[in-house]
Amino acid sequence: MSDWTETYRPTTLSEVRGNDKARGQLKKWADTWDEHRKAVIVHGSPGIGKTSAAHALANDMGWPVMELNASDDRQADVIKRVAGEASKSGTLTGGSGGRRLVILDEADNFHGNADYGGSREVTRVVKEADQPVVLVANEFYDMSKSLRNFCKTIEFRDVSARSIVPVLRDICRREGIEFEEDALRAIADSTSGDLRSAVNDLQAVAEDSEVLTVDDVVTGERDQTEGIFDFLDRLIKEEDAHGALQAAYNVDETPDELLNWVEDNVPKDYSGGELADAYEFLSNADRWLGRVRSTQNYTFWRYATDNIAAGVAASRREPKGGWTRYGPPSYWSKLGRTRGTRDRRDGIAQRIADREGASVGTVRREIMPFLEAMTNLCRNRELTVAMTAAYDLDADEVSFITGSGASTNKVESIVEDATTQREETAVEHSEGAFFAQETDQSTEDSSADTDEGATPEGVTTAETDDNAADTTAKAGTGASSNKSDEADAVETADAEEPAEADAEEPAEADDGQSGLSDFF
Ligand SMILES: Nc1ncnc2c1ncn2[C@@H]1O[C@H](COP(=O)(O)OP(=O)(O)OP(=O)(O)O)[C@@H](O)[C@H]1O
Repeated sequence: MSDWTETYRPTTLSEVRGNDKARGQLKKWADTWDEHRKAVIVHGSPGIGKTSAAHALANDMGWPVMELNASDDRQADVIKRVAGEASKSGTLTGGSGGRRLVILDEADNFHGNADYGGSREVTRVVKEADQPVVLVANEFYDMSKSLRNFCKTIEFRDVSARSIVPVLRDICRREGIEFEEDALRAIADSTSGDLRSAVNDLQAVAEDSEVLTVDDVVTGERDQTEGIFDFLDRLIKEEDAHGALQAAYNVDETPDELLNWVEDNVPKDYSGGELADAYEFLSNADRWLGRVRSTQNYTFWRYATDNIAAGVAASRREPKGGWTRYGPPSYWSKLGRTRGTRDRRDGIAQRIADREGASVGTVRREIMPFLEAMTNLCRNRELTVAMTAAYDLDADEVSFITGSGASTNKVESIVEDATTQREETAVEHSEGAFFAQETDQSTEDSSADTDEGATPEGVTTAETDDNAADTTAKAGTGASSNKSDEADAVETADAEEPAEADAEEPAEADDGQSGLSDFF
């Protein structure tokens, strides 16, 4: 299923609907760039065409685009490398006269503690840029004052329902869908100025029907609260995209929780390509949820729900039947539920991300579950010490990763050993990534029940980052980019995971699968 918001993304400024004045300003900014040489901030609500306008402008001007997205990687050096290089080099000519357009998406997200370097670096890059730069942002005032003062500013306004209807009409025509004009109007009215939502809604309602009527368009009021298990059943087995979206609105869970439930249960019924597609949507949803967390802008919840519900339902290729034993989200997902644990998890994830050169999302989704499996299933004290040393974890953090409950003497002794190990190895191997070094040892040792296994020396032998992904896939956490591998990997994880447990600490709960606390 292709995503209509992508398929029908405007390619020239004249196809961007609404915001005539802003579009004119943007074009003028580009035409006169040689005279003023300033960057421009394009800001406004989500889903109204800001990013599309920037790309369309580049297209109209014949300028190649260099794009950087805050949520993908906020590290200062990456910004420096990518944007700095793009904005300074004039080597890519190809009809553009050496110009390139640098687009910094989510420019209001380069802030806060972890991103301080990022924010400062963005300002510096923007000031020194030798090429036109467009900064796209939702919240104008979330950007630093010096950045704001330095740039020109163009505000995009919400797109009126009157301007949304023709976009929907055009898509229906191109998709060969008959429609009642009132149905389009109803969609446009219910999405209050957000054109991306309108297109998503249209796709959810219309994709499988040839005639779109106003009755098809339900505005998503919560009529009754649906149980989560019924919802999973409907989502995974029965509903089309539209039905799934409606069902999602009726479930009394936040999108964060829904994501956890769906993520953990969908591999029980989906496999192969459909599972890979479903995960693609879930990972989009996760990205939107990340944006909610960093911006506190809850409008993005909608997009997360679109992906979780409509996306997962639309990924289904084979009919599903029978009864499936769905379970609550696994240990890891559950831990993500409360604010305190989420903060702790994200704190650890950030540190691992810095160390491994991976994004926080990848760490949370792929590396941390692997570390849990490694320290828990492998029951290898030395690996746990090595991990603790590598990421400089404290006792609470070790307990968090290993799932061994409150801080105990045993955990503390691990932290002590790790401190010693850190001191001993600090000089020789100060910045090596732990994860990449670890791989073959931990895989080989994964069935070991004893303390013997990988040695600390093994842990400090540097290898490439690719190995980390390999091992993660082998360990069944789905890091592989190969789709069928991914599906296999997930099944393995499922089989290994004793996570049906309702207990807060399933690591200690099930089938003789004892947690680290038993082992220590
Ligand atoms: N003004 C518009 N004209 C035509 N299509 C639009 C417009 N606004 C949004 N869309 C549709 O919505 C999609 C998302 O738009 P876009 O990414 O440009 O929004 P945005 O304002 O940059 O949102 P965000 O701030 O969330 O990144 C586009 O691919 C396009 O399909």
